Amino acid sequence: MADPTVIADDVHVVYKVHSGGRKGGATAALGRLLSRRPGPGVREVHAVRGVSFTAYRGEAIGLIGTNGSGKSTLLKAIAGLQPVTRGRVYSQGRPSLLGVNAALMNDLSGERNVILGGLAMGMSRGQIRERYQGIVDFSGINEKGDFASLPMRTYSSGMGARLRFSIAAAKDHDVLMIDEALATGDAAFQRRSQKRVEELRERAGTVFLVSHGIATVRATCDRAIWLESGVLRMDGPAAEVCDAYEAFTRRA
Ligand SMILES: Nc1ncnc2c1ncn2[C@@H]1O[C@H](COP(=O)(O)OP(=O)(O)OP(=O)(O)O)[C@@H](O)[C@H]1O
Repeated sequence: MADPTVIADDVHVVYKVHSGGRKGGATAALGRLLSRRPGPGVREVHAVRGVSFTAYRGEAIGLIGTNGSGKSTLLKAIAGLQPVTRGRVYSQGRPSLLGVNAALMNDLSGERNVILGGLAMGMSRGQIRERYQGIVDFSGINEKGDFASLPMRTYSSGMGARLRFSIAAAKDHDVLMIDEALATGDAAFQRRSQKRVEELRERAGTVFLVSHGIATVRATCDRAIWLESGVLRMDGPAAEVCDAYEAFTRRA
């Protein structure tokens, strides 16, 4: 029997955007609170609309769709970082959205950030010490000098993304979600990270990958979910879904 890791059941996410406007009086505000109607100047963006799917252990699922179609929002909802407005997300273990994005600090050195990121993912100091060199080597940040001892703000955006991916990939995750990270590295790093995603899959986790690079999804994922305007358009084998998506973007 296949082992489900994430179940999304009719998930909706609505963002409330405050765009200024008149504030109105306290009575009007109380009226809005009681009626649960958004006030003037509050706009709603319905970013994810009734998405349902079940992900299984061992799958690598690519999330594709045009800009603003709701991919990142759906990942954040699965990771529990974005409350769902309606519907439910059930998950086994704690899904990590590339683990450590929020925890890393630009003013600290790469070395300190590896420790911080490892702790944020629940690794012990001993485990971090053991894997430290592997993480730095994998990221390749030291290929052009001793960057691990420099603050992260001195890194190029590609170097920062590579280090984040390396920290996140150092741990085996029940559910690992990667947002665009594979697209940032150079060719050698992309090969290394594809291999690592394969390993993570073999160790029985589920990997979600958000990417604009359809080639990356074809190479790394066996299944793809295509979102358009927050609606699930297609869910199936990566090759089929990518073909349909590419035909759609050619027509658009
Ligand atoms: N914090 C936010 N507040 C309000 N609206 C938001 C917020 N984040 C995203 N949105 C809106 O939600 C919709 C979906 O955005 P999301 O970032 O999930 O799309 P995406 O498919 O990941 O886009 P991209 O491919 O450009 O990264 C868009 O209309 C966007 O403007």
